[in-house]
Formats: sequence, structure tokens, C-alpha cells
Amino acid sequence: MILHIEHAIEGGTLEAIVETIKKYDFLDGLETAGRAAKEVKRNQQLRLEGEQPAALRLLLNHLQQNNLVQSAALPRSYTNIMVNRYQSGMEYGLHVDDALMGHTRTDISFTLGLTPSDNFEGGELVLEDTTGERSWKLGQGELLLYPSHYLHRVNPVKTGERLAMVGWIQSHIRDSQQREMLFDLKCSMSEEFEQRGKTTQYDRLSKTYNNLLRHWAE
Ligand SMILES: O=C(O)CCC(=O)C(=O)O
Ligand SMILES: [Fe+2]
Repeated sequence: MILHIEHAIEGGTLEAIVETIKKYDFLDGLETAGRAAKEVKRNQQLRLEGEQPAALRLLLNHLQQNNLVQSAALPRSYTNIMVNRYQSGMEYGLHVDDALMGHTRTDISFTLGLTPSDNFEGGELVLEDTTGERSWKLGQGELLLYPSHYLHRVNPVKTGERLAMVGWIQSHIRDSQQREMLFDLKCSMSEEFEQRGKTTQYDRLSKTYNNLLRHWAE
């Protein structure tokens, strides 16, 4: 299941955080690329040494409080997050993300756009499967959550600059189809509760949701 959330973090909060992040040091992205990624990674990354900067922790906290993210991803743990910067001419060619990062299995990848989309040309995040490709141009506050099994790339930025936060989630539910079923059930539960309250129907949905989750969760 791919989930696109248009306003994952409130505008004012995000702008202030982005201003802070822009002042940090950026390094050549090759420093954190594996052997194959080195051939296609042409971007820059926030210098991260020791503790994660406060602005990044704040961003991650906001994301973790987002109910949609919570119910779609069922996160068990997060990797350290990164901030990627693509200036004019930079790109990240086709690759698949590492399956393990430290002690975290990467079930879900995410990108949160930090730059308003009219500030840069190009820079779409593209996912590829056997049927072709789909692309998203993520503006400020826009989030894409996608299963980490996809080959994907970031198109060259032609003008302007694209700043994005990226990270990975190990989910309680490893399988993306199972996550989708649980997400659908959760949405139905919430809708039923909002429209009619704690009905028999709600109880049945809740029973099934929780019992499936108990069955599958790791
Ligand atoms: O910048 C992005 O949106 C994605 C970057 C990416 O694929 C990665 O860092 O592995
Ligand atoms: Fe990637």
C-alpha cells in the first residue's frame, strides 16, 4: 500500500523547522551510499554525527503523532532520519533501499517534502514496478509512505533546490497486504464510530481488527 498524505505536518510548524535545517551543514550523499547506490546517488545529505539535531527529532515527533501514519504503518521502530538536498542537476538514480539499517528492518520508506513544489523543477520521486512507474512531486509538508521493496529514484532537479526528509520504518506488520487490510478495517471502524457511535457493527469490526493485529503483529 502506498499512502500519500498532503498535509502531514502543520504549515507554520514546518516552516520554522525547515529554516533551522537549512542552516545545518550538508555533505556529499556518497558518504552514506552502499556500493551500487554510489553509482546513482548524486545528492547531498545533512551532516549527522552523534545525536540527532533537535529540529529533526521535532519533525519525526510530529510525524509519529500523525494518526494516518500511525494506522497505515503500525510502526515498531524508526531508523535515524536523514535530510536530502538536491540542487540543480542533482538526482538519485534507480535503486532499492537496504533491507537492514542498523537493527531495523526496512518495511516502509518515507519521504517528507520540505520545499514548496513551485521552488524547484523536476525532483519527482518515482516508484517502479512491473507495470511501469508512478511519480509524485512532493511539496512542503507532503508525505509519501511506500513499501521498501520498490525500485525507486528521484528525477534530476532542473532548477531550484529540493529538500526532503527521508526515513524508514520497521512495522509490527511486515507484509504490505496485511497492513492494507488492517488499515482498511481501521478506517471503517473510525467511520462507523464517528457516524453511529459504539454500535454492534463497531464492536465486530473492532474485534476483528484487534484479533487480526494480535495474530499478525511481531
Ligand atoms: O529524496 C527522496 O525522496 C528519496 C531518497 C532515497 O530514495 C533514499 O535516500 O534512499
Ligand atoms: Fe531510496
